[in-house]
Amino acid sequence: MEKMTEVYILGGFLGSGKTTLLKEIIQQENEAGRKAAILLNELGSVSVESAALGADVPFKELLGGCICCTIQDKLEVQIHSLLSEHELDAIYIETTGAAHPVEVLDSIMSPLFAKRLNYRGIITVVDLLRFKDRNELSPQLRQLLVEQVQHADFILLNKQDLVSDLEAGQLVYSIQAINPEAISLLTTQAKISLSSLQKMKMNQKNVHSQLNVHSHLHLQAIVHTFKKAMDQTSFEEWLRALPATVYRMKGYVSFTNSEQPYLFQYSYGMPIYMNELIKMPLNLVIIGEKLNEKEIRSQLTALEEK
Ligand SMILES: Nc1nc2c(ncn2[C@@H]2O[C@H](COP(=O)(O)OP(=O)(O)OP(=O)(O)O)[C@@H](O)[C@H]2O)c(=O)[nH]1
Repeated sequence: MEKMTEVYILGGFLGSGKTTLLKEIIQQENEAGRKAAILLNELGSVSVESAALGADVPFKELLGGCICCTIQDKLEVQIHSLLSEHELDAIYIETTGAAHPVEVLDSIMSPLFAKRLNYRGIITVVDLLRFKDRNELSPQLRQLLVEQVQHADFILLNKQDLVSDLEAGQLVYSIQAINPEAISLLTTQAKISLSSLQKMKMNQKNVHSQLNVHSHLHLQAIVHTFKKAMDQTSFEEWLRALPATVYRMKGYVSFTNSEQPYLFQYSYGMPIYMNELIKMPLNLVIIGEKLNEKEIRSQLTALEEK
């Protein structure tokens, strides 16, 4: 079996400490003998980012040559080439503050290689000082700050040195009120241990079992591989019954009434089929929230058995 590459999406406000965190992570990845790559998905400020990363730590050396500066629509291509050129343990994708995580996950998880990716979640870096003074921001920026916290699986409450202990306590409380499921950690200079990041999905499972909830609470990507063709009518009945928290699907599907497989896309309830001339692996990527993975898998398997 091919090696699975962990994928982390890294977000946070301008100047919150994302580059500082990346340096920290890459150093620890190197020390652990793991190979990691960074994708900077920053429009316009690519050179600034690279320069910042390279200021005291040589960026190229750190990354073993895997530097990719990209914009969002090229993400899929970049990941594909990274995966074909390197045996990677992890890919960290730094996003622009404004990029919606669903869009980012959607551009990462191509049905062609999604099976090789182990999507681990969203890390959000929060500048505590900025968060404390968030009422001074415009309503749009304040909303963005709150949304970044809401979508996170792991939150670094960074720049602890700039607030008092009492303020830090209050800010932890407010941030956890916005997102109680995420792991949140107070940091200075984005100092965290790699192992705490790697545990993030595991920890969430603990939360779920305590609450006795069998679905994930955050953005997920499920990859299902069909073994054979299905009945199209039954597949469409399944689509209609899906919860609204399935945001995107894409992949290759094959129906019993047609020789050719289809490239299938689904976005907010709208399915689109396109004829696919080449025989592709029948991988279907499902992106959504609060999905019951076990149930979805067994429904898809049942569709094939029909
Ligand atoms: N006082 C203080 N400064 C910090 C801390 N973490 C990062 N900084 C500083 O904050 C500034 C911004 O940090 P970066 O890591 O470049 O932040 P970023 O999110 O990558 O910034 P953009 O790429 O502009 O969005 C730098 O000058 C850092 O040295 C911290 O914990 N405390």
